[in-house]
Amino acid sequence: MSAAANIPIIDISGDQDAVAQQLVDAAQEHGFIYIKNLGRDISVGDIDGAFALSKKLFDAPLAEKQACTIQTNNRGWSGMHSETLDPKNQKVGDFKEAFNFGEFVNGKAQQPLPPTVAGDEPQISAFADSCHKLCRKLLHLLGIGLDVGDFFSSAHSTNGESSSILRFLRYPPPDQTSRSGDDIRAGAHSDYGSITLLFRLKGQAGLELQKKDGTWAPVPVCPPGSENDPSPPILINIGDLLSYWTNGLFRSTVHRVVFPSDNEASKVEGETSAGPRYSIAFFCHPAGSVALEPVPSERVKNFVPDESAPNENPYAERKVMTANEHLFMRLKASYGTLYDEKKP
Ligand SMILES: O=C(O)CCC(=O)C(=O)O
Ligand SMILES: [Fe+2]
Repeated sequence: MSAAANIPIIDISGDQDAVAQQLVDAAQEHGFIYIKNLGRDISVGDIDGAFALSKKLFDAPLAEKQACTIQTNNRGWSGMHSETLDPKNQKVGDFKEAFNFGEFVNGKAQQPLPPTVAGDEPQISAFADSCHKLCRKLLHLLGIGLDVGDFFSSAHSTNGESSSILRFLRYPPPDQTSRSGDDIRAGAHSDYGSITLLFRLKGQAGLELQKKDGTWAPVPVCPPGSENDPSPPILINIGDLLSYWTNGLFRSTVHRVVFPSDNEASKVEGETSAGPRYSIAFFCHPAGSVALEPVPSERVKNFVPDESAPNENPYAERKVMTANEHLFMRLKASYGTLYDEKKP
């Protein structure tokens, strides 16, 4: 059995003050949190439906996807090897394809959609809305836990203007697609937004997080205790912005998606990396002009970073900037040429 990351599973329907404390503790200790999924916040049917739409979209003719190629607004389709999440270490881009949906306005996408899924726009928009609502609930609870009231949640009260992204991801089957030793499904990175929701499918291995000591631990889809739930827990992770706002108290933990390995320590019982892998992420972003200054919380003020721990996140450097400036810096590093080409 593997040394899986010891992330707590939290039932957010419990006593709200207690839940808020548990969330803050997990955000500080792990930067990752499992939310017990009883279908209350997002129904199991809606999650299954989103995965079915993701498969439909990726199965669409290549020309339809290419016509929606990702733009500098971070919306659209990115093909194999086009995004490099760990540009300092990767020789080739990520072994995956992805489709980014920006915020919908009145149920309408503000970007081209492949005709194959155009009729599904209401369902995709509703799913993005449910994700945004759940993120705001979590942000509200994190604010309560830090004693800063509704600061985080209000910063995310956006109306079609934030950089929040609903992202469908498909990782091709490793043995049916040619690859070299340099390939990785998703390079090591921290997330660029405030908070990320991640939906995965039972049995599909690959996600790993970097522990404080610098070693990697697998993040099981169904951790012990969730086996009998109607759907795997929703995995939450803290992004760079919450780390800035809390002066490093909350960890924007580095993670990656790997191929099958021979290393027993990285295996999770009941999971395999053999087939294609699908995941769905929702990256929640605040209004772009929000400044990333530390919030006035006693717990943040009293936090002393562990200087002896390896600095696992190269972006954890604390500088005041706005949410949009930070996002642009990260996107430029991952899609270098796209952003260079568009320079005036
Ligand atoms: O596919 C996954 O499990 C993780 C994807 C991820 O970390 C990302 O897109 O930021
Ligand atoms: Fe990520």
